[in-house]
Amino acid sequence: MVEPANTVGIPLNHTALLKDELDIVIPTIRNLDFLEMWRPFLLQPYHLIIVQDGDPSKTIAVPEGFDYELYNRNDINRILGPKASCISFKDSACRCFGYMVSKKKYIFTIDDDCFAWLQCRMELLLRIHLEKLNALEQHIKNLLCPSSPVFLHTLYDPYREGADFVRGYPFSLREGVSTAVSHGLWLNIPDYDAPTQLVKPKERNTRYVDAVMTIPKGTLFPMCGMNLAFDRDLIGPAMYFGLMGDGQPIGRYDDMWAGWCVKVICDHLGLGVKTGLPYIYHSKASNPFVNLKKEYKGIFWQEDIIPFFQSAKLSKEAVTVQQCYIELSKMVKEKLSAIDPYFAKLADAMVTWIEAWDELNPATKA
Ligand SMILES: O=c1ccn([C@@H]2O[C@H](COP(=O)(O)OP(=O)(O)O[C@H]3O[C@@H](CO)[C@H](O)[C@H]3O)[C@@H](O)[C@H]2O)c(=O)[nH]1
Ligand SMILES: [Mn+2]
Repeated sequence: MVEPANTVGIPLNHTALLKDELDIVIPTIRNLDFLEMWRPFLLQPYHLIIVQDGDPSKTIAVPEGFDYELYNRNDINRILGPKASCISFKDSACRCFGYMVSKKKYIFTIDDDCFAWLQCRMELLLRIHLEKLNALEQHIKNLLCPSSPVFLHTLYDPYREGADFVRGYPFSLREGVSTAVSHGLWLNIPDYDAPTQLVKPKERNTRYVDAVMTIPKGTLFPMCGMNLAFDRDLIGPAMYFGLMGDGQPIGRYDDMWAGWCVKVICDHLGLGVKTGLPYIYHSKASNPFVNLKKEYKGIFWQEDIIPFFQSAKLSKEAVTVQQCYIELSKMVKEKLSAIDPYFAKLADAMVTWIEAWDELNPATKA
């Protein structure tokens, strides 16, 4: 039983924050019944971008009442032509196509086995309220509030209602920086790698930590794409989920790769990345044996990849996300290809991604 937190319940008729400035991107090979659970929060004028992976001839049923656009592999090939080669097939990495075609400032991406989470809140008279928590609302709050990457704030989010900066926090730093990414977490099935899943098949995350914190500058983190929101205008071009799945030597490193690139670029451009609330309820454990096959090479490659990102230095001439990303792709080709020829291919795909992004989003090219 998760202990209650002091989060105010969201009435069903809550106003849809940023309703005209945010798209919700969902990768799927299954069905979208999970949207029923989100109906109180997402039926409002939030627009869904569904990226259908796998067999394009399969019909994905979308529950009534949702405003959406759906892209399958045929659509991706039609829209991007040869550049479609940079969008993964048979891997959730395909979701980044949704980021590219969106025209909104903000993106919230969620997996189709993630649910709004019921929370139990006890009150003085032991009246119990079961409340569905609106993860999207928390992500929006995270993105609209500044981050504090330069100097660690020990009492978590100083911009949160009812909180403030603690003694000793420099006043010159209290304005903070713009927040580019809000990384949410998960209750129930934790996002473990395959070896951990295999040794701990029954482990569930029941620990709810009522906190949001900025990831300090110069620190990398394992970004999970399950419950993630970001400012597309600030960091969208860096949210490429790499070459994974069909025909590739690794999988399930899509969100991780994007997170490492994003954090290096956010640190360089002075943008913030937050992790913590909101939580979603992750319902399905994927097959650890299938996952082990996908992750196997990544598990030992990352021992070289992480030091690469930790030492990556972008030039002062790189002032846009695209310029940072192209510089990073050159470093990947130069410094990681020795691990495996895959990285030379990935570096080329990173360039193709930027070309495709700029083609579909000429406004952000500058
Ligand atoms: O080939 C595929 C497989 C899956 N999807 C869609 O992607 C998400 C996540 O799939 P699933 O829940 O089965 O996998 P998890 O192990 O729980 O996912 C974690 O690993 C990351 C994938 O690298 C993911 O972001 C994490 O949550 C679902 O929506 C599937 O429908 C797909 O599109 N193609
Ligand atoms: Mn899952």
